[in-house]
Amino acid sequence: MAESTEVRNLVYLVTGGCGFLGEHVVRMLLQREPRLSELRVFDLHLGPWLEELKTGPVQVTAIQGDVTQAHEVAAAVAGAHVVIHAAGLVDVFGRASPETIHKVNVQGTKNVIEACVQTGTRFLVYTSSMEVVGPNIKGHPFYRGNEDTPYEAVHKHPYPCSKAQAERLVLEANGREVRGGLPLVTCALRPTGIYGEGHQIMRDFYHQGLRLGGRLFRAIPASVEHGRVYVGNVAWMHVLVARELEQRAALVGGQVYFCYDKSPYKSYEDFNMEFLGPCGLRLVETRLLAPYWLLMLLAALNALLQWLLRPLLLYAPLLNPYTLAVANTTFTVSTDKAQRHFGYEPLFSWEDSRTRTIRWVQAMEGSAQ
Ligand SMILES: NC(=O)C1=CN([C@@H]2O[C@H](COP(=O)(O)OP(=O)(O)OC[C@H]3O[C@@H](n4cnc5c(N)ncnc54)[C@H](O)[C@@H]3O)[C@@H](O)[C@H]2O)C=CC1
Ligand SMILES: C[C@@H](CO)CCC[C@@H](C)[C@H]1CC[C@H]2[C@@H]3[C@H](O)CC4=CC(=O)CC[C@]4(C)[C@H]3CC[C@]12C
Repeated sequence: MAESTEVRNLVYLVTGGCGFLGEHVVRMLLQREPRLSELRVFDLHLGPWLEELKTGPVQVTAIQGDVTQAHEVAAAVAGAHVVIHAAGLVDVFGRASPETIHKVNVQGTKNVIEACVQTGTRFLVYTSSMEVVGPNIKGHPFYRGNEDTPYEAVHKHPYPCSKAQAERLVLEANGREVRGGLPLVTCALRPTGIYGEGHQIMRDFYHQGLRLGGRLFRAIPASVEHGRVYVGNVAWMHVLVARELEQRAALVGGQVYFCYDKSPYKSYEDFNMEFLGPCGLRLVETRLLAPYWLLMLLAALNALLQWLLRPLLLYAPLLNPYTLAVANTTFTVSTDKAQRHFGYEPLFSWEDSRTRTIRWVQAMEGSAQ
């Protein structure tokens, strides 16, 4: 951690600052960015927890706003030194329409870029996703790949399509002249599946397990590896790269970085059991009971039901053809690019990340313990 005697003169804006990742970024900035004077937290829905942050040495400004509204974004960005753009519509379950996903993720990102250009903000960090690369719809494995690994990225689903488009916009904006004549410096971070305190899908699996009498049923072969990264380390990577964008603009500007740490390579379900197991759930092997073709059939049935029921209600289960394909295709990263470019080392060990996540699950209401 840098010296606490440093002058506090920097203004940061975090869009999506009340989301799962955003909250960790906000808290991490307050803990680990000693030059911070004001932290603007911009979100469609503000969290009540923001209030408790307003008593420290940093001015925390909560801004209820919508990234699709250019004027709201411009007002929030004006005067900020750094923008961390984490707001996004994370939907692979068919809850939102493709148009809405595009509007929030692509138009929202355009608005952030234009606001930086118009107001003279020079540093922009974009929270992208592994999904801009894959897994692709052909089911090709991406095994311990890095940022330079060739891979046929084929996007059909609205979410990865939107993240890929937004990421491209951010990278293309690197070097654009902002108000005042200096160049914009941008980069994109690509987390794999994030886990940790506040992870909604982990919460869903936990409650599903409780409803099923403490059991979850294996649907994905244990041999399929799915990349995961602890939310605290993803937040730390954002804070670090934001700090280094000015000093290392030539190296970091226009670059993409996978988010990684020491979390083990496992299947999606086996990884979840690292936390859900100690909280009283067990994973029941069902390969003979539920062969892959049956899961595909169930996933297709869910998609059909979603479509049929749409006029009446929103039916959006976790299992659909897209989520099944993602969970069933190996996608893991092995890279040190962030370490080489801006000195990133995970702040939280695997043991620490695991313990924190287990404690959070245990603290949930209705624990199976
Ligand atoms: N959860 C994951 O495993 C991964 C997430 N990501 C990316 O990380 C970012 C954060 O994701 P999460 O924290 O998981 O999602 P989240 O849904 O918890 O957080 C997103 C936040 O953005 C806000 N938001 C949504 N629409 C908005 C709008 N129109 N205007 C202003 N704010 C808006 C939401 O209110 C929410 O607080 C997203 O950009 C997502 O694409 C990337 C890789 C993996
Ligand atoms: C087949 C089911 C039986 O248990 C399991 C279904 C699990 C899925 C809901 C998840 C499997 C992989 C997840 C995605 C992955 O981690 C990559 C992601 C990156 C993002 O940017 C957003 C979230 C997500 C798409 C994530 C969503 C949930 C899964 C599909």
